Amino acid sequence: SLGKRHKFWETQPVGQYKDVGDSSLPEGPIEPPTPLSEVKQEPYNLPSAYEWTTCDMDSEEICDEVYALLKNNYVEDDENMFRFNYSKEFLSWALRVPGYYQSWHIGVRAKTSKKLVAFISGIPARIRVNEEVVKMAEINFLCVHKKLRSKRLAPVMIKEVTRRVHLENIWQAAYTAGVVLPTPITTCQYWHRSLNPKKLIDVGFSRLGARMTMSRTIKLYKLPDSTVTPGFRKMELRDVPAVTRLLRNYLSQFVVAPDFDENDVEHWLLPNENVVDSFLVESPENHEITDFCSFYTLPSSILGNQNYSILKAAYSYYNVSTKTPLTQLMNDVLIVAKQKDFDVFNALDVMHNESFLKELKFGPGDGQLHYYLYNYRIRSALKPSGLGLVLL
Ligand SMILES: CCCCCCCCCCCCCC(=O)CSCCNC(=O)CCNC(=O)[C@H](O)C(C)(C)COP(=O)(O)OP(=O)(O)OC[C@H]1O[C@@H](n2cnc3c(N)ncnc32)[C@H](O)[C@@H]1OP(=O)(O)O
Ligand SMILES: CN(C)Cc1n[nH]c2ccc(-c3ccc(F)cc3OCCn3ccnc3)cc12
Repeated sequence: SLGKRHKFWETQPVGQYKDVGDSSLPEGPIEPPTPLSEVKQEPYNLPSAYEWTTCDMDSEEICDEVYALLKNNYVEDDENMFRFNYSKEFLSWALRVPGYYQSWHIGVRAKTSKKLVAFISGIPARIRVNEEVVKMAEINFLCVHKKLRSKRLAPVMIKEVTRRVHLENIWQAAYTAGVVLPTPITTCQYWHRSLNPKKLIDVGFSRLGARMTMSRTIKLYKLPDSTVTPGFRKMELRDVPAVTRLLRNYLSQFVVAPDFDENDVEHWLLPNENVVDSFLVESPENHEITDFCSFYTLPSSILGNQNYSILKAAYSYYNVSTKTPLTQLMNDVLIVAKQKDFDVFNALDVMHNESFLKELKFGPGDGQLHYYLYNYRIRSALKPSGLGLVLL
């Protein structure tokens, strides 16, 4: 990718390849804010056949359209065997966050058919980078219909969401992608823990190990029927203050992490059926909350398999261990995920995840997830273990 031309990204206030390693460049914003009166007031031009639309994700009908666009046109794995199938309730959760701007939920429609052919979203977030808490937009769900690819629509959508974020006096953003762009702040590996190895092998997600039979493989991934940690239970509304304290303290050790308050914790981490599950350990002796773990539900469509159409995947979200060993805590999470009939449990090598991946029988995935900041330079070469941010 070093030799690759980025005609759009070379024009943007992001770390450029030529700057990599130049420690004379200061940490922080790359460009100063523009006076709001100088921010472009009108939307960027689309090709004449298309028009902008603001998506009200509170509308069942519009949420349906965004769901269908992503279901059919969003991210596939490198072998085009699976495509993310974010549910409608997941999208509503991911986009209608505390303090969200509907104007940052941006669609493109074909003028004649009125069909939704593209989408990009932003949500407000407070992200701490080292000691600075920065108001940012988290950009996600960028999607152009398969029939409209390679027409340079993505740069226009990115510029338009940038313009609308600027209008709210926010000048930084965070995003992740499976593709390499100028310039990742860090690059993470993802790992998979089989829960239903028979189905994973049937659909081609996994392959039978050399000298392994199916029954031996099923036995290898077998988990106990119930969790082992005393005091392990589902999180409840009354736990929000304690979980917020636990999580804020834990995340303070990472270079980049969300600056969650109780409002954020209530939205992002309170159990929400088929969207996010969270658990904690309440010490039986003194009722102190010592540990926390969570995962979100993100199925993938299985493309072209006769027997199965959906891969039920759970993704590790935020986990904190202060008393229960992290490996034991995460094994309990795997047990719960298996109880809930997930096929696979996925995790990135961020935070302290690397410490349990091998012992809990995770296998390495076949790709990487790159993390990016927009208009914010960080000098330190960040490792995934220094990252405390999980984007959906
Ligand atoms: C202060 C606020 C700032 C807010 C904004 C912050 C920045 C937010 C940035 C967005 C963060 C999104 C995060 C996110 O949603 C999570 S990453 C998932 C992105 N979505 C998908 O992969 C879905 C399937 N693919 C598509 O829909 C299309 O392929 C897309 C739409 C991806 C590109 O459509 P296309 O028809 O294939 O391509 P053209 O229109 O012809 O455009 C080509 C240009 O687009 C650059 N490109 C390609 N993929 C990209 C990606 N994932 N991020 C950023 N840029 C990407 C590419 O490098 C090239 O620029 P270059 O010539 O300079 O190299
Ligand atoms: C993060 N969020 C922005 C969605 C997103 N975009 N691009 C991606 C590339 C990889 C992962 C990812 C993240 C964690 C993980 F454990 C497995 C992953 O992908 C498996 C491969 N795959 C891709 C599609 N279907 C299956 C997510 C994403």
